[in-house]
This record gives sequence, structure tokens and C-alpha cells, in this order.
Amino acid sequence: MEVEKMDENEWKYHGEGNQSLVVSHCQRCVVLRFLKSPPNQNKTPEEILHHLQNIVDFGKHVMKQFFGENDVHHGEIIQLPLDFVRQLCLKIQPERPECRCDKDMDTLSGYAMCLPNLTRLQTFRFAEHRPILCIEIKPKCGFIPFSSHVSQEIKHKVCRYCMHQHLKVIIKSPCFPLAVLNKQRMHFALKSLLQEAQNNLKIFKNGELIYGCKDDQDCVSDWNELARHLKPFFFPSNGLVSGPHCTRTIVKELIHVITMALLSSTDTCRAGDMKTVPISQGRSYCEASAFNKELVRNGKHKLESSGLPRGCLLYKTLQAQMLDMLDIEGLYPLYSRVEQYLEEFPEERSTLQIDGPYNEVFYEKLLDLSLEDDGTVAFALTKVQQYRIAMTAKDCSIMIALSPCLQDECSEHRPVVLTSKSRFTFSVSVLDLDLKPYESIPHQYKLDGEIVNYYLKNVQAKEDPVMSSLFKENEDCTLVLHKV
Ligand SMILES: O=P(O)(O)O[C@@H]1[C@@H](OP(=O)(O)O)[C@H](OP(=O)(O)O)[C@H](O)[C@H](OP(=O)(O)O)[C@H]1OP(=O)(O)O
Ligand SMILES: Nc1ncnc2c1ncn2[C@@H]1O[C@H](COP(=O)(O)OP(=O)(O)OP(=O)(O)O)[C@@H](O)[C@H]1O
Repeated sequence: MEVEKMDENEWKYHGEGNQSLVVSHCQRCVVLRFLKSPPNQNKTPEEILHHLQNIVDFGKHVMKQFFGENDVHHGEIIQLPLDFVRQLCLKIQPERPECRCDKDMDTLSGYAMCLPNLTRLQTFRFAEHRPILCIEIKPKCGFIPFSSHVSQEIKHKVCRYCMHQHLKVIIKSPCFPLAVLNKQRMHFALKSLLQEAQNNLKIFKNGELIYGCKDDQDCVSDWNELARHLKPFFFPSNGLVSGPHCTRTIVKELIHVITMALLSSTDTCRAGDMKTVPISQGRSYCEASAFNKELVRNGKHKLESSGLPRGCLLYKTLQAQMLDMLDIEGLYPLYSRVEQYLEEFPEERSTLQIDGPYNEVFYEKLLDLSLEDDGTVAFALTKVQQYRIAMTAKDCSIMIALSPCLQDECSEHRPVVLTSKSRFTFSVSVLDLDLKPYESIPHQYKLDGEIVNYYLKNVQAKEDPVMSSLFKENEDCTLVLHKV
């Protein structure tokens, strides 16, 4: 990219989260990702550069080991003319959702990350002129804690997502979808997700958002409208009648391709045999999920077959998530041990690699899965760093890019998914793999207590019919709920 010739008119607002803001190039398949910070809390250019370097290193040296070379795009740091950044910031400001404007895009350092635009990522050499469909899913935590450190029984029964929704009810609507351990659950979860996208599902057509939430108010979630967009992808010869039947058929096809892509084998990775997923302790389903209740009602619960294919991206995500082996309740005392050590020996912070560098050495130290606490700082630190990885994996997003192809264009090098009337090549990638900060651990500990306490109170309050209709349980809750 020729940075001297940057023109803000060639870029447009693409999206943002809590930590970063993304703009996409109007023609080329690239995005720029800028860090955000609260007003008047700007970091120095050196601090921004250091932060971005850590993000790139972490993707390159750590997360690629968990997800494989091709599924993680670590990007590169780019230094941009300050004038361009300022103009760009002014240009995109009106596009930004109000609820995200509590933080400002960094316009002072000139540094940003340059990444491939995953909503337009091509699986084809000639794909530039082909339509492309992209589904972004934030799967959240896919297992129920199995740690013996958990003090409240409810945490062994109901997943964190479900409980957290109740605490968030004031801000967001109380039902999210997900929950999968087999294909049947996944279909159910994806359907629920399509009904209540929140910020956990977005669909892009040719790089433009066509379904999902830009912000809390601006949510495009009309199935008929979605079906209109998708029809040329799934029924290219237009043979299907219109109306509700057509919409349902198209949504079914969509769920089918998402499921196939999520369950397909992706890149091999070094951490593939890490065995964080322990055998058959704990519970593989969330009691609050309606899917689960349905199975219990029909006496089918015991018949469920379990297990995600080992090579698929969901399995890898789950493996990384399950580095949280002790639960925050078991982890917090270990964090306190590290803190105490750092109070005594603050100069050791860099040797312990708490703020990076996130290199090969850092990765190697994560491989010790032993749970035998020998009372050392080294043990405590390993568990703390593993927990941070797990939290990162619990908050990442998965992008599935699909491009229609003809039979003679498909080769064994490209994965293909078939639907009743069309075929697609596809790619899957993971994004938002920024390591969660060490400093967030006390917050996680406090939040965990708040979530559980609120839920416990609320469960009692559920006897109240008003409350009970508020928390209608019509969805399954997590995409990868897995037997542990
Ligand atoms: O705590 P959670 O589970 O609500 O996750 C937060 C996300 O909320 P979600 O439930 O996905 O809407 C939250 O997402 P939103 O801002 O709600 O889009 C952030 O991703 C947050 O991460 P960070 O603290 O900014 O690094 C996430 O925080 P942590 O991953 O640090 O907990
Ligand atoms: N490489 C990319 N290609 C296409 N779209 C992207 C890319 N990176 C990010 N996005 C879009 O921008 C949005 C915000 O990016 P991202 O999730 O990295 O922000 P964040 O602030 O780190 O999120 P969070 O709130 O979860 O911490 C994503 O949800 C996605 O839609």
C-alpha cells in the first residue's frame, strides 16, 4: 500500500467493537483496524505501536498455533499520514453507532493494522467479480465449567452466556441462541441466532452488511429481506416460488452451509493435540436451554450423539477456551499470588512476559497443562496466561466466506459445500484475537460473582409470571456446548 497517496475517499466505515474501529477499502480487499480509547485518555504513539505490535505477535506466534496458519490473519502494522487519519475520522464519524461513541478512534499516532478484508476474502483466483457471502459469528463460551473450584452449583448447570443475559437484560434483549455439540443442536442454535442476532451474528453480501446489528437500535433482521438477498446464491436459476415457504427454505439452506463450514476440517495446527478437552467430566448441556428441555420432554436426551470433529474451527476454538481449567474462582488466588510477587519484585514483570513479547517462548510456556499446584509463582503465572488465552478465545469471532462455484471449477484443494441447487467454495477465519489484558482478571472475578448472584435471585423471582415471560426460554444458548 502506498501510504503517501492515501485518500480518505477510497475508504469507508466498516464496523467496530469495544476496542477497535475498522474501515474497508472501496475497491481492494483490505481493511484498516484502528485502536480506540476513551476521550482524553489517549495513549502515546509509542504505546499504540507497542500495543499493535503485541497484537500482531500474538496472532503470529500464539494464536496460529491454536487455529492453524491459514485461519488466523495477523496483519501488519502500517504508519499512515496523520492528515489522512484525521480526515478519515471526520468522514466516518456520522456512520458510527451512537453506543460505540464513548470511545474515540486513535488519530494521534498514525498507526493502524492492515488486514485482509475477511468479508470479501477470496477462495478463488478469479473471484473478484463473483458475489460473495460472509457470515460472522461470535460463538462465546462453549462449555460449562468443570473445575472443582466452582463454589455455586448453578455454574455447573447453566452456561455463563445464559446467566449473563439476565444481568444484561436492561441493556440488551435477554435471549441469545447458540449451543451445539452435534449437528441437531447446531441447527437449532443457528436458527435462534438468526432470530435474535444481537452482536453475535452478522451477514455481509459483497462486503456490505445485510443482516445483523450495527448498534443496539439499528438492527436489520427481517427474514424476508434476508431471503431476497440470498435467493440468487442458493437458487441461481430462480425456480423457487416466493413467499414464506421460499423464505424458510432459503434460511434452511443458509443454516446448512454455515453448519457444514463450521464442522469442516480446517488447517492443521501445532496445538491440535493439546488435550485441554478432558474426557467426560461435567455436563455437556445448559439446563436453561429450551433445546435441552425439549429433548428431556421427549425422553431423547440420552440418545444424543456428541462431539465436534477434531479438525474443525469450533473444536479448535473450544480447545483454546478450555485452557480455562480452573474457572475464575480457582484462578483468582493464583492471580493474587503473581500480584504479590510483582509487588515485591516489580522489575520481574518483563521477565515474566506479562505484557509481552508474545513470542515462541511465551507459547511454549502455555503447554504445561498440569493442575498440580506446587505453590510456585511459575505455576500461578502459567495458569494466569492460559486463562487469558481462554478468555480471548471466548470472545473471538468466526468468519465464513462463501463464493458460488460451478462443478468444473472445483478442485480438491478448495473446500466445497453443496446445497440443493448450488455449490460454494468457502474459507473460514478467526478474528478479534487480541489477548485479554492481565489487568482484566479482577474485573472478571467480580463480574462472575455478579452474574451468578443476579441469576440466582432471578431464578427465584421467576415464580413471578411477569418475570417469567420476560425471560422466555426459546433458544439454545451456545454454539459449541461440549461434553467435557
Ligand atoms: O464479558 P462478555 O462475555 O460480555 O464479553 C464482552 C463482549 O460482550 P458480548 O457479550 O460479546 O456482547 C464485548 O463485546 P461488545 O462490546 O458487547 O460488542 C467485548 O468484546 C468485551 O471485550 P473487551 O473487554 O472489550 O476486550 C467482552 O469482554 P471480556 O471478553 O473481556 O469479558
Ligand atoms: N479483517 C477483517 N475483515 C473484515 N471485517 C473485519 C475485520 N476485522 C474486523 N472486522 C469487522 O469489524 C468488527 C469489529 O472488529 P473487532 O471485532 O476486531 O473489534 P473489537 O473492538 O476488537 O471487538 P470487541 O468488542 O469484541 O472487543 C468485527 O465485528 C467485524 O465485523
